[in-house]
Amino acid sequence: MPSPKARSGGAAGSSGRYEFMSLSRSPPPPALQRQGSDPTAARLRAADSPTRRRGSGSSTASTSSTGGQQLPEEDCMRLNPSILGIALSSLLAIDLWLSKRLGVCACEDSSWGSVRPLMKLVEVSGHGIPWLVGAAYCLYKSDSAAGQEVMLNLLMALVLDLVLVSIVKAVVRRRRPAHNRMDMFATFSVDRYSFPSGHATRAAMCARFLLAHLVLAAPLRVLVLLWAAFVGFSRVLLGRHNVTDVAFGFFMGYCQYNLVEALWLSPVTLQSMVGQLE
Ligand SMILES: CC(C)=CCC/C(C)=C/COP(=O)(O)O
Repeated sequence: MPSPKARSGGAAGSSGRYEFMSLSRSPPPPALQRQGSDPTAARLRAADSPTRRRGSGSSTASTSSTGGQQLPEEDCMRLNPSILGIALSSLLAIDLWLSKRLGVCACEDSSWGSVRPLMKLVEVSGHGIPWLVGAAYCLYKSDSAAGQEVMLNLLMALVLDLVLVSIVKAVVRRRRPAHNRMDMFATFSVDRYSFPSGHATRAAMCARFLLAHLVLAAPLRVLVLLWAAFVGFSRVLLGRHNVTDVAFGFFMGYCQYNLVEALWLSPVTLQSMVGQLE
C-alpha cells in the first residue's frame, strides 16, 4: 500500500509530516492545492479515502476553505485517518491477501485442487442439514429422559445458530471471496454472504455442546476439537471464506453455546410446555 507521503509527490514541509494534516484546518501543500482545484479529481480522491468509505462525515461546516477557495464538503478529504482506521484497513488487507493465498482448493485447477473432494466432505460434516437430521433422529430414538433432554436442546441450539448467523450475514453483507465457486449444497439466500462462517459457528458451538454433554474418552474429545478446527480451516482452503469470517465464526459459535446454556430447556420447562399443549 503506497504511503500517503509517496502519493503526495514528496512535497513535504519542514516537519515532513504534512500528509496527516486535515485540509479543513490549514492550507495544504502546493501539490495538493493544485489537485484540489480540480473538483473531479478531488471527488475521486475523497471517495477513495478510508474515512469517506466509512461514511463518517466531517463535523465541520458544509463548506471548507482551501487557500481562500471555498470547496463543498464533498470535495474535501481528511488526510488524518484514525489509528483504528489504519489498523482495520491493514487487517482487512492482510485478511484478503492471506485468504487468497490459503484458498488452495478453491477449484480443481488450484494448486491443491485434487483434495477438493475431501474438503467438500468436511464441508458436509459441518453443514446444518446432517446435524439437524442427526439430532432429530437421536431424539426420536432416545429412550432415556436425559438423552431426550440433551437432543432437544441440541436441536434448539442448531436452529438458534441458523437464525443468528442469518441475521449477522444479512446485516454485514460481506461478499464471499472472488475465488470462491458457489457450488455448496442446500444454502439459504443469505449464504451468498460470507461473514461469519456458518460452518465455523456450528462447529465451535457443537464441539462445546458435545464436550459438555457427552461422556467421551480423551481421544474422542481431541477428535471433536480437531474436527471443529478442520471444518473452519477447510472453509478458507475451499475459498468459501476469508480468515476473519472463520475466526469470528469460531468466536460467535463459542459464545452461542453460553446462550444455549442460559436458555436450556429443562424437563420441568418441557413438562409445562407439553401441559400447555394438552
Ligand atoms: C440449509 C441449512 C439447514 C443450512 C445451511 C447451512 C449453510 C450452507 C451454511 C453456510 O455456511 P458458511 O457460511 O460456512 O458457508
